[in-house]
Amino acid sequence: MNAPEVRRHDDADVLVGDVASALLDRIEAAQARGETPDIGLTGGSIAEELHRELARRAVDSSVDWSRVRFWWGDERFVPADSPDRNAGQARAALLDHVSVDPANVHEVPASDQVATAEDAAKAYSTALREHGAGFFEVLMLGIGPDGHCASLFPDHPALDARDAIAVAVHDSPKPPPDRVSLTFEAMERCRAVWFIASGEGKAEAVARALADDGSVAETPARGVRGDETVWWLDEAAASALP
Ligand SMILES: O=C1O[C@H](COP(=O)(O)O)[C@@H](O)[C@H](O)[C@H]1O
Repeated sequence: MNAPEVRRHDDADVLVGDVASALLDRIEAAQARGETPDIGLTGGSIAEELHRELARRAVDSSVDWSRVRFWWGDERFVPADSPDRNAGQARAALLDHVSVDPANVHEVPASDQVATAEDAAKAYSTALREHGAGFFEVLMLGIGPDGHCASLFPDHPALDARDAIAVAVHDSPKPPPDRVSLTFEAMERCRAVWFIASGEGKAEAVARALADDGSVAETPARGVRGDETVWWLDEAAASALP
């Protein structure tokens, strides 16, 4: 596992454009090797901008969208049609605009599909396990102002999940309270983890996540490392870095 790399961008638009272009290149390269890459999507404000940008660029790219598998790093345990669903946001901004194979879109089950967040985590883990070893070509993650990533929040019992791919999260400090998240163990099994952060509100959390010392309990994003870990930041989000 390599040290995280930081890529700074002038503003959110440049950031989103660069991430979109790097992601499309990465998917094309994987498909050129004959693979069907697994891509982990994230929720959050900057992710929505990224999804829209990917949809805009899709026409000119040579990505075969029917040969990409989509997953999520976390999901809110709410009904399938709730506006709070990360999957709903990604569908509206990206997946509904490109020719995905519906069988390749792996949502975490919703609260009107299974009884509990534990059931949803179990079903999602099973689906991921069926697709084999290294989970994602790229897992994209946001970071909250409190340092959370996916749905792993500071000092939360879900941080301690072991021997698990996905974990149910209750009493989330950020609404909605019930969620499902990938565990640290699962996130470590990615070829690339890309954190994407924009705005001054993320600056302190980003600095804590990248500092030489500090605890994962305080800043869960510190605990995530893929084979390659890249922090894609705009200048505002990078403003508290040394
Ligand atoms: O609740 C969540 O928050 C984080 C960060 O979102 P942001 O709007 O503060 O950027 C997001 O990465 C995660 O997927 C989502 O469920």
